[in-house]
Amino acid sequence: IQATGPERHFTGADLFSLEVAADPQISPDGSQVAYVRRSGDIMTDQFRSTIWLVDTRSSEQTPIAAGPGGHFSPRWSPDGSRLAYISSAEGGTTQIFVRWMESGEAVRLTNLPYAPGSIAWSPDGTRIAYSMLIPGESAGLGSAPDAPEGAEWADPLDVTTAVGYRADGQGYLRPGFNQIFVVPADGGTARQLSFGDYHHGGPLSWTPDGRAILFSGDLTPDWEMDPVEGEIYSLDVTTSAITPLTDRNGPDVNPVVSPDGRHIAWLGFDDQRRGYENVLLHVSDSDGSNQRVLTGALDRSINTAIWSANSRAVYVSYDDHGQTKVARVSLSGSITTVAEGLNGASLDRPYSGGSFSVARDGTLAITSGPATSPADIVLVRGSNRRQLTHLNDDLLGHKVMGEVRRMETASTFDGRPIESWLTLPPGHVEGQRHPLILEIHGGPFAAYGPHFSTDNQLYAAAGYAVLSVNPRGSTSYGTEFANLIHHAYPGNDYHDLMSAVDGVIAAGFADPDQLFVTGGSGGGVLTSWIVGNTNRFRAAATQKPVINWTTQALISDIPVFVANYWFGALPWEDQQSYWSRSPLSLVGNVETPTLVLVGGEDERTPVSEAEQYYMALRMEGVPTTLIRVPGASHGGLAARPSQSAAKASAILAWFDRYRNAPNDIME
Ligand SMILES: CSCC[C@H](NC(C)=O)C(=O)N[C@@H](C)C(=O)N[C@@H](CO)C(=O)O
Repeated sequence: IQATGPERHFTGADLFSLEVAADPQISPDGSQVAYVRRSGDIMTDQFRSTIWLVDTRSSEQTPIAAGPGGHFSPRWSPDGSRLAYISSAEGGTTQIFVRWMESGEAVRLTNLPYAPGSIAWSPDGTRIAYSMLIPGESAGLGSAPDAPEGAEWADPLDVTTAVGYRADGQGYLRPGFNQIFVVPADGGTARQLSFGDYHHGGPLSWTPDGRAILFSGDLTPDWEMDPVEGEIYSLDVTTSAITPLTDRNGPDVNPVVSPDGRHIAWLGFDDQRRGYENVLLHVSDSDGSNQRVLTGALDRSINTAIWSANSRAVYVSYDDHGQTKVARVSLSGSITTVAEGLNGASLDRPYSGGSFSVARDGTLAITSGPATSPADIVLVRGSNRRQLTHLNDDLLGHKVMGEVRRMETASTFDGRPIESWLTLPPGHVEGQRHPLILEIHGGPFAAYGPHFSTDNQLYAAAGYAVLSVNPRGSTSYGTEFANLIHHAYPGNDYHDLMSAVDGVIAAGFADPDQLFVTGGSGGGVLTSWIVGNTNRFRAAATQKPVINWTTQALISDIPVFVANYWFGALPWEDQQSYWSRSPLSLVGNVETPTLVLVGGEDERTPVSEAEQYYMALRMEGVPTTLIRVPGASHGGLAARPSQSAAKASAILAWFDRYRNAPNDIME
């Protein structure tokens, strides 16, 4: 059929035209913002990262690194005359580049064998510190016979003794440790500063005299079995001597030295082996003494900390009711919100997030945008906000997007307010009821909010209303609300989700006979849990779920964390809890047609979780289909635009099959 006009609704093909702004770095004088622009590319089926500069007065944009390859992590030199970044512009391994802003000349600074990260300028602008993984030896055991000359034999045995031998997005890890290096900022030889069989983690922060670099890590022999632990260390740039600055039981990470060198700020908490803790902003004197918490009264988790130029306050970002905000925290602990409405770079689902930076005069560059468009760069000066980029106006300005409305319902379990956001089909008319998709977030300690989501917009364009709920356990509502699911997940969150659905039905938006449910990861757990508890949904799609906590605790890339923090016992010590909280325990109840979908390279909730559920549903005679997304990790399930669009299309095709089925088929 010939199209008779432009397509006004959001389509899967539109994913290739989306762009999103990330990692905004405002220059020290506030005149320019360097940022990462991620753009869909239909020929490579990827989101490509380039670096652009936007003038804060004229909004004029200049490309900094936009040619072949990927370009990211722009970082201003302290005087703003140069910009360092990481790039694969010359092919092969990513390298550190520096651009001299006045001349516009950019040079490759390094010739590294492995990818650098966590780049940090020394305060005098003469050196750049970075971290890099240095491969170690595989644990050997026995040997193969000697191969004859010219023979082509199989790869040698892969022998490991590591606990963390796999990681989502990386697969099976090669042995090695993250080390810290320094390279002259005008070219020269890089020098390794840290050594030993421990990870020395970024971000890195120099002391103002350039003599030491602060980093975090766990340099104790037990580090592998304690995935949460971390301390702040000071590394002497001349002697490589390491001095610990913190020593409590709990993570101490992200150290930042104040510009005057008198204080250190960092993030962390006392480890109580609970599923969730607020990450708190700490400060101490420069030698680690006089440690104190500055955000204890906020009851929110701190994501990022950046010192003000006068060293009197720390700018932090935190999530509150699904929204990401920036606050200025003074050394006396007073907290003033200075920016709201940040948006992150995740495109497929409406997770809260976002990033920011601060100029010398306190001007902020943030990533922000409405729920109907991906994040742009916004400048915030006091109460003035100015949008500097409009990356998607060319595409979305010509589309009718699904409107997003905030909802709130009391949970039938205990009356607690449960917040959610409803995406309505474009062209919604007041009083009209729609088929409803309940779309559940993962984590489970994470939060949805009024943020752009390609999944939700594609479902809405197909005529569904989509409900994004923050049930108990969600972050951004404080420690008590999050820990309502401590050692009890899944559980009463079920009632919160069903209450939110009933709230939308009561408000007249949803057709009670046309309910559908989906969700990814922790949201896949709850999707499978829901169909094990009720037949109210016509069809379900469980994405990258955990189905059996015993196998999850042994096969995923977070085994010790799952066992110690989400259960408090090993699977064979408390099989009753592991089994009764596994959706597999309820599979005998399931009658809802349930699609099962997983990334083929998922190491977080491994493919075998989805496969167990698919086979169990088949054995029970429940209508099901298994979809594997080739090459996709857990975090990268929607990384390729074609797969993201095809995934939403498959879920819609599954739901449409049962949406249009006569009622007697459903009974
Ligand atoms: C120490 S890792 C804690 C688990 C981790 N949590 C978050 C917030 O990412 C995680 O990966 N959980 C997965 C089981 C999960 O539900 N992931 C979510 C959120 O990232 C997803 O949608 O993929």
